[in-house]
Amino acid sequence: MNQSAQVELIHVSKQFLRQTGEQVAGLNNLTLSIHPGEVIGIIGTNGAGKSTLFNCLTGQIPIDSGDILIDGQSIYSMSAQSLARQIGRVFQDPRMGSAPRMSVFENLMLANKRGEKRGLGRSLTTNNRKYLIEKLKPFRLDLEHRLDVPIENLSGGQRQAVSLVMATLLQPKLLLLDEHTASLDPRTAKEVMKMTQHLIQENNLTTIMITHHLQDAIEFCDRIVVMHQGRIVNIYTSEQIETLSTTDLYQYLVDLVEREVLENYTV
Ligand SMILES: Nc1ncnc2c1ncn2[C@@H]1O[C@H](COP(=O)(O)OP(=O)(O)OP(=O)(O)O)[C@@H](O)[C@H]1O
Repeated sequence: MNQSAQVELIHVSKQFLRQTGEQVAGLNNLTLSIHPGEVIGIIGTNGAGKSTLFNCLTGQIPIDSGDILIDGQSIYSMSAQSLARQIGRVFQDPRMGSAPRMSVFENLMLANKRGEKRGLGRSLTTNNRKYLIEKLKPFRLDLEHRLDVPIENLSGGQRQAVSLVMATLLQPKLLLLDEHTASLDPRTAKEVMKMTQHLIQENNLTTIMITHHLQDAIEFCDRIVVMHQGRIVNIYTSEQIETLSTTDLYQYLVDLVEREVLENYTV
């Protein structure tokens, strides 16, 4: 698979109909060009549209208007299988994205076969084991000795590490990280973040990372996109990030929420 895709969001809009009959903007005319190998951080207020963005990128939910291109090709002209091979995703919940009763090795081999029709049996070879042991070692989470353990017996950090390797094994064109360290303790989150950076650099992956850890956004991202009410309201460039503090970012988000509350008042 070719790595490092150019991703284009072109006037993407998605509305939802609440049970009350109210229309709510999941995404409101979103336009963004993401360059090959770029790491984009997405931060935003509650309900800003961050998850909707990921669900649209993976084709899980249809958009109302606009287009999404990966290397110039609309994702709507791709088969579900082809799109699945091009995008790796790691979720906030370590239980998502893997089969709990299957072993670490079996899960990894399943990920390695994404989009292929052949069964799992032929891929469970000694060479594959050796290859995966090398992939898992740098995490320093003792995973290389736990290849035959069912995923459900691993710690949250170990599961996220396996999910990361699963998501990047086929060298996808685009990696989506959906608050993937949010449920981990600070030490493990740091370890997983370090490994994330290693995998991104090793594979030169175009990456979009939703995060509430403002320090991670500053430390690991080339640009930080701020979302609010389905819109992109600010983009911090790498030059701006150099002098940006977590307090600046936090204050920007607080101001957005305060402005939203005050919008409901007239004087
Ligand atoms: N299936 C749905 N039906 C109705 N409304 C929805 C649906 N999915 C999302 N929304 C609405 O769309 C808006 C964007 O939601 P989304 O979950 O993408 O935000 P988010 O930025 O991921 O929020 P959070 O950080 O709070 O998880 C919100 O107003 C939400 O209530």
